[in-house]
Amino acid sequence: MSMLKIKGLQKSFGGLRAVDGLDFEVSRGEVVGLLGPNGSGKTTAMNLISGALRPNAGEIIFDSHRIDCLPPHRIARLGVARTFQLVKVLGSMSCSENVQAGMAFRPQHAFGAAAREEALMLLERVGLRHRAHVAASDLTYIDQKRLELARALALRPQLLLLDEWLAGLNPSELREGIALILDLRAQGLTVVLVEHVMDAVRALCDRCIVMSAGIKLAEGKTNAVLAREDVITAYLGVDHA
Ligand SMILES: Nc1ncnc2c1ncn2[C@@H]1O[C@H](COP(=O)(O)OP(=O)(O)OP(=O)(O)O)[C@@H](O)[C@H]1O
Repeated sequence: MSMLKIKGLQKSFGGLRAVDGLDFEVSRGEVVGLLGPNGSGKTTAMNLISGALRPNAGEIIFDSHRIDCLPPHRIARLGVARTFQLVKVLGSMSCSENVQAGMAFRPQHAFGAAAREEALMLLERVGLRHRAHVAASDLTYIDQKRLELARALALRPQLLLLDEWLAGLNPSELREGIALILDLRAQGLTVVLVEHVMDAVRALCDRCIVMSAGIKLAEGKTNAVLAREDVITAYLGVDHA
């Protein structure tokens, strides 16, 4: 039984079809990579799933709810959390407050000491406990990404959407980041991740969907998909040989 079903999804910006009839499904507990060259429509697809954008056509069904017509906060409340390609933290608030803000979007709010305690636990999980009282704007970019993940987890999501969460990490941070996502996977979280770091895709994703110019070019087991000639050509161009 699929947790997420996407059928005939379409989104245009003026004359440009950024997502053009996309279909795919994600089962509970899977980690699925959404891949493709720059401009192929991956972030637009993530924005459609999280409700930041409304599709022109198609359906998105999450856990048997039709969500393509819902605003982002209602989708969040159903259990869909996300991080952003360009990090969006609440700069003047502390790390702890940022994480507590995430709790406000779940059905069971936490308040006061319980919320602060839970925030510390989540910050610990992403390696930021020691920075709990620092303003988010004072963090490095990478630490802001960690904070965004802690805020997303504060929602206690069933489905986590990660938009290039591992981009820009150095090799040891990348190893830690992959281990963190593997840990989430081991706990049964369902994840869709947009990622250009192929070592991470191979380490994390059971399956991949590859987009090109808004359409689904390929779908299947990660190693098989990444070995396909048409996928390599889409990434590297026709002269790659
Ligand atoms: N708000 C917008 N208004 C106009 N065009 C947009 C908008 N958002 C995205 N696009 C265009 O839609 C296409 C798909 O963009 P999108 O960001 O979804 O691609 P992507 O696969 O995520 O790329 P990248 O890997 O570079 O992040 C691109 O041509 C982009 O310029």
